[in-house]
Amino acid sequence: MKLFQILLEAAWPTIVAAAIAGLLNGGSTAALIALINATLQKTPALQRLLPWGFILLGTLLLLTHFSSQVLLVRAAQQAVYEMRLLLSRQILASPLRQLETIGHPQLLATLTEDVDAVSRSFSVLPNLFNAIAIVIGCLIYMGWLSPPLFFALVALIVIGTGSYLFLAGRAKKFLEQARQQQDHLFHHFRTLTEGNKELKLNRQRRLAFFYGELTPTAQKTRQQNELGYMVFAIAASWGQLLLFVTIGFFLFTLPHLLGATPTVLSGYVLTIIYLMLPMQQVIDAIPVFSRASVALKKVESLQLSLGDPRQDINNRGELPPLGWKTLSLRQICHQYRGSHEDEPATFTLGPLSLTIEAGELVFIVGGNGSGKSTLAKIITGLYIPDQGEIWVDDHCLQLQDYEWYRQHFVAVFSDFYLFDSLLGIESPERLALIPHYLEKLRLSHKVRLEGNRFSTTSLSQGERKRLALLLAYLDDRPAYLFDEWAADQDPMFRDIFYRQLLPELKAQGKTVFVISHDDRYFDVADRLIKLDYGQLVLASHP
Ligand SMILES: Nc1ncnc2c1ncn2[C@@H]1O[C@H](COP(=O)(O)OP(=O)(O)OP(=O)(O)O)[C@@H](O)[C@H]1O
Repeated sequence: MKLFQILLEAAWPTIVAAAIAGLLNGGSTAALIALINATLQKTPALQRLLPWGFILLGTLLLLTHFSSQVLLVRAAQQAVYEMRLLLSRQILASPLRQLETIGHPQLLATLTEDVDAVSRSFSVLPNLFNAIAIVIGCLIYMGWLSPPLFFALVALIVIGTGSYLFLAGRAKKFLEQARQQQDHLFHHFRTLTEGNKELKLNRQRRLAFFYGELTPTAQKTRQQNELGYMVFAIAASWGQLLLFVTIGFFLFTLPHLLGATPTVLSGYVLTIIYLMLPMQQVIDAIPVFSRASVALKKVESLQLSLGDPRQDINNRGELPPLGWKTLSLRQICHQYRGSHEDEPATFTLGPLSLTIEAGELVFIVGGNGSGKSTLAKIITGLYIPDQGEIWVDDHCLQLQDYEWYRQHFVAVFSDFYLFDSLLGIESPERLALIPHYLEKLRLSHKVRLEGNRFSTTSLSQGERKRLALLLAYLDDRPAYLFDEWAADQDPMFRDIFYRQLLPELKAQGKTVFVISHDDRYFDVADRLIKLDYGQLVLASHP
């Protein structure tokens, strides 16, 4: 539970302060019960002091309850905030391949469901803490009232807790299975939102998807959750039954066996009745904690690395200046496997070797599925090759160099994400170029800059790609990569891209990689790299 540890570490001073307030609260509650019991028993020596004691303890109880609640709410919110940022940081820092293997639905389920489950556990923490403090305070009071009765009570508590925890363990198994189903559910939600057009157009597919996939998964999730929470409910009822049995014992049986006085007896019954609410709060909190522990286990099973300094998104300050003259891939190999490491490779790129000079305009060509995009991800440092080395001039890239290396590139992949704002672009000189680029890319009649946002990104696919190209221009890196960028452009703009924009970038000294199927324009390239089934079959001038 390293994550839980990190969350607790982030909020520990507040939690300690809240625990102290909670303990004081528990103590004052127990003292108040003792005082009420003494008043009811009309203990003569204490009669004059009792009203003052009542006011004092009541005030202390209110103050400690309020402060422990406020402090724990703060701690809970702090922990949730830390978890959100930690997960986002981890996702930003994790290798692309790992994120691809985990998949969008699971990442989304974790960012929403799991964070929510943990956050709920932190928000019941205030009540739980208070309840535990009250239970401890009351137990101390009862121990002081009568040690033999106290031990009898402890025995009953041990039996009750043991049987409850046994049942809670069963319930947790169901919650784990339900959480497993939730990943599938998120997968279906993705189909629902991203495949909506196709589902609308095809009735059979829509019905098959809805009744054959979405409904059964939602049903399974419901059933497992229902079973889990039902077992918790059984356990809670069992806990309540034990509580009544305990009160019955103390009222009717134990006093005769152990010879308790009426003061002791009323003290016990009063305390046990008073304890029913905090006990209930403890019992109610356990399902919430079980769900949170399932969530934490799930987050940890993703194995997003925690605290690896090489993957820290903030380590930019240490980067040496960008630039290289020669880039060499030496005996590079990359394999895709199924979800398990021991499964055979479904695709192998390489081993291949390649040297590229800075300022070259390189076309990467080949049939569908030949490995062009995979090679592009290796060249840009998004994938770390399984075997082989990447040399930048006379330096062989090590794991810790990749962050620096990636900063050389700006890429527009075929599944690019279009940012609607100028994130990270602050230089006034570059910002001043935006109207010029909007004009150049024939977007000025559609898109304006409003503050640091584009007025719209609701554009045609070809226009969206032009806007992505504009952002790439503004990034102004030494190397550019375009993955089938021209595929969505009209013939005129396609021509402009190949005949004007690419040569311009080259003239600026940029190294440009272009994945292309447009063989009409292969003559523009300085070099053609052709792939076939993951193997390099040509690396020459066209
Ligand atoms: N994330 C992935 N996980 C598993 N296999 C993948 C993944 N991405 C690609 N592949 C497989 O690797 C092979 C090469 O894919 P890649 O996208 O590199 O080809 P490509 O040459 O760019 O194809 P296209 O011209 O169709 O875009 C394909 O057969 C594909 O099934």
